Amino acid sequence: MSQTQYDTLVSARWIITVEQDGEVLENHAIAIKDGQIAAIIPASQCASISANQRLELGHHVLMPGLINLHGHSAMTLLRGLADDKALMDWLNNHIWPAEGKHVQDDFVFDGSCLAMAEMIRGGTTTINDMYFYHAAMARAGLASGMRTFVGCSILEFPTNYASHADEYISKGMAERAEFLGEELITFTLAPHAPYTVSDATFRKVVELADKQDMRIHCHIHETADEVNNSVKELQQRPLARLQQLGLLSPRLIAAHMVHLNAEEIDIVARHGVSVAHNPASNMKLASGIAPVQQLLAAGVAVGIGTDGAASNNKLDMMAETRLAALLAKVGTLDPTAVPAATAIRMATLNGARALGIADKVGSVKVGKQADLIAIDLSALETAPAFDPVSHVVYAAGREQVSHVWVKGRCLLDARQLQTLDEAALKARGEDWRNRILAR
Ligand SMILES: CSC[C@H]1O[C@@H](n2cnc3c(O)ncnc32)[C@H](O)[C@@H]1O
Ligand SMILES: [Zn+2]
Repeated sequence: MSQTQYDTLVSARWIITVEQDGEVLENHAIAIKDGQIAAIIPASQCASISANQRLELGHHVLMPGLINLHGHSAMTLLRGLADDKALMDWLNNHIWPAEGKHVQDDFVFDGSCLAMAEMIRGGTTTINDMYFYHAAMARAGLASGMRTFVGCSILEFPTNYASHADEYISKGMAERAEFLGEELITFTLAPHAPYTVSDATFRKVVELADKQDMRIHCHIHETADEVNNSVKELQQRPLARLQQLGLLSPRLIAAHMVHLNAEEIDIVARHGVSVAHNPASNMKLASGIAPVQQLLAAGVAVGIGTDGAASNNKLDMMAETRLAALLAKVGTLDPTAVPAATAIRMATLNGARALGIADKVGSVKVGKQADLIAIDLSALETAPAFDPVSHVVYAAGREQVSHVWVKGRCLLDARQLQTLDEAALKARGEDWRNRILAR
């Protein structure tokens, strides 16, 4: 019988599988073939394994790639432009005017490539995005090799991209058609928020999502003002309105969900809605603390997102995962809330569940695609290493991410980007800084 020839064999000191909470395999290897995890093998049996490439990561954790469940990648080019503001002041008086002046196709491509480089260097393998000029975002996804969910933004008011809701939808769907054969590119429908989208448009979104089998990605209950204004103007909380409009279903990824009562948590769970938790953005805009522990207890798939670089200001999923674990404890005054293994599950498998790709990625399992990262724990800052699960969440930083693979393709090798040109990205960023300052 002929022996299997694997593409890559990566052995590591520890593998965090995320199959069982806190499961760690010591001194094992992952064999990758045709982009898939083909075998998980004890290191002691690796000598007889044939592989085109072998990598021995003696001080590292291998684990599933991080899934950024809510972002606006191109906003890297607006990073640090308006800090220390409340959401509506930030949007109305700073971000939307800046977007009106600058956002177009090349802004989105350059900003998204910059974001993807940052995310890859921080161990993120999948981004669930929403912005404008979706073909540019998808091209950035193809250039970087990241698994990319492109949200077709929908608003009622005009922007550079489109002038009314129907135009946002038709342009977005036309751009989606260009990328239908691309396995790593998936389009979603992204109505911006209950306060910027009408009932009629939400109904169209639900119908289209059902017809085309698409996810829906929307900012919901981000601030107390959003909820209070809706009650004042419509005598209804936004979530109740969205429920009436048919939006609540397993298709929906609700970003933020900071202000929820017990009844709403139950409704979210019963409808199979997923939640993208954005701890840094919620803290920086002083939006509040999302009831993550209660959502998880109700069975909701809560993943983790960075939001955009203009409200975070990092696209650092390791930092975000740490914050998710810490903020849950402060929010509930319970130190057992969101333990490290749960935080890792949120940043990986829960994100995959939300996106409908948990059969493909999100954990280390034979047959899944090889979306994997390696984190080097040999640094002084992570010595000694008793428990890699604890270290990944509480002690390690993104600078310790050494390798990243998406579908078996190496995007980061010993901290070197393999698909994107770091110097060129920095130069383009500097160009945009000059252009933005000049207007
Ligand atoms: C239509 S999606 C892009 C749109 O959303 C804006 N945005 C970025 N972050 C947030 C946030 O936290 N809440 C609401 N809207 C946000 C972004 O500037 C784009 O205009
Ligand atoms: Zn957002």
